[in-house]
Amino acid sequence: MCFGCSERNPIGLKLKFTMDGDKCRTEFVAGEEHQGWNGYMHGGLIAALMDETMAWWLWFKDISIMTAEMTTRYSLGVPVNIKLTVESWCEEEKRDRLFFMAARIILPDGKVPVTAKAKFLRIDPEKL
Ligand SMILES: CCCCCCCCCCCC(=O)SCCNC(=O)CCNC(=O)[C@H](O)C(C)(C)COP(=O)(O)OP(=O)(O)OC[C@H]1O[C@@H](n2cnc3c(N)ncnc32)[C@H](O)[C@@H]1OP(=O)(O)O
Repeated sequence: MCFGCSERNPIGLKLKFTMDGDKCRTEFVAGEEHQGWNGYMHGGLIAALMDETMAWWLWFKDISIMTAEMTTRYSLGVPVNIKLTVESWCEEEKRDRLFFMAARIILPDGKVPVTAKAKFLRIDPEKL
């Protein structure tokens, strides 16, 4: 019951993903239950949105992974109650094992309040 994408997780984000060319995308509207400061989405949940979107880029390619490292740059607050677009892509791959991923959040006016970079390591799906 994944917190990011399961339809059955009662407190999950219930994200749905699409692949468009080399980008994986999802949309999300944060509510007041997702706030940190009043009116703005909690930073940890923003990171979860981006982590999940990068993981799904790899899932779409049948690659089983774990997040090994992630850096998030918060440049602007992310308001609640507006549609956020989250997109991810792969920047580099090493030895078919280590994947350098990137993600960003886009506001309806085109501003990019948050970007992330992460390293994902391939794992044995039997161990999931
Ligand atoms: C139906 C759809 C559902 C879809 C459901 C989608 C769910 C998605 C969930 C979102 C993703 C997550 O949040 S995942 C949850 C958060 N992440 C985790 O809990 C991960 C916890 N960490 C681990 O389990 C482990 O450390 C792993 C699996 C990441 C790696 O362990 P390992 O496989 O034993 O690998 P290890 O020997 O340590 O390292 C292998 C090689 O990689 C290198 N390496 C290790 N870490 C790094 C690193 N950060 N940066 C560079 N290189 C690294 C090592 O030096 C080594 O190099 P060399 O010696 O080979 O040269």
